Amino acid sequence: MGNVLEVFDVSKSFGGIHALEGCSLQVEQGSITGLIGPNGSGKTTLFNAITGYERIDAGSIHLPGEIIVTKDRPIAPDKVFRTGLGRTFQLTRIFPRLSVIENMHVATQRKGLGSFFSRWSTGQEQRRAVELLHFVGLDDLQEHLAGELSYGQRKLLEFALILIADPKIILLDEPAGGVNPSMINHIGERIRVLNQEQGITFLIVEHNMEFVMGICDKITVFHRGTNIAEGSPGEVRNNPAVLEAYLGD
Ligand SMILES: Nc1ncnc2c1ncn2[C@@H]1O[C@H](COP(=O)(O)OP(=O)(O)OP(=O)(O)O)[C@@H](O)[C@H]1O
Repeated sequence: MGNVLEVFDVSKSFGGIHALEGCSLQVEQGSITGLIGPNGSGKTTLFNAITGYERIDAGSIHLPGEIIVTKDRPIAPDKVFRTGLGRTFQLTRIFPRLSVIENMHVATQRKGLGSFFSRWSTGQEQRRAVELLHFVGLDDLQEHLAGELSYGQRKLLEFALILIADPKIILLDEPAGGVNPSMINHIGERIRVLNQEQGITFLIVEHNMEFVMGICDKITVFHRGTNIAEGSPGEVRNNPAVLEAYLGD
């Protein structure tokens, strides 16, 4: 299958800091692709560039729908979202003072399906929201305030929130970070189901090696703003340049 997302020679600096320096990445349709690298290697900056939160200084990003993003042709996050690319953040972005189901309502409204100030405009939307909460395992907590959820449960809620938009590609920023082991297994299993049953493509940034090696088909390794290795989990694990990057940092 072809690639649904491609990054060619992308650079991005913040003042004198070269966060990305000529990095490239390919994400094959239907894959679960991992993006790993030591702290500060540029992974989140690349996520921000792909999703329109940061402008790039050089190179190009090829999004679904034949959209090509360059320095002179930036893209706004909502436009990226409309190409079918959903994203979670390292620190979750939910509304803590709203209930779980109210958060789902807001996300439905964002997708342009209903109005935030109205009640659910159709029973079908509400059923879908409940169905997604059931899928991630939060249906019993619908009326709880999102701010009262555990960290792992917040990640599951954020997962349900992006699923409302029926994304074709999901970028996950540290889905296992700060989450207890049984919740990590649950999150991993949900990712697999979405990948296998709905063909959703995943790009995952993650420091938990056991998780990333266990779930990904292919892994790209970043070091100091560029890709230094890629391959299957086995290939990457045994690559001396990868070991050196981690040990050196
Ligand atoms: N908005 C910003 N302003 C200044 N420097 C930044 C900014 N965002 C990132 N950086 C710097 O760019 C470099 C890459 O950071 P980035 O967060 O992309 O790395 P990372 O691989 O995601 O790290 P981690 O694994 O720790 O999350 C770092 O040196 C970081 O301090």
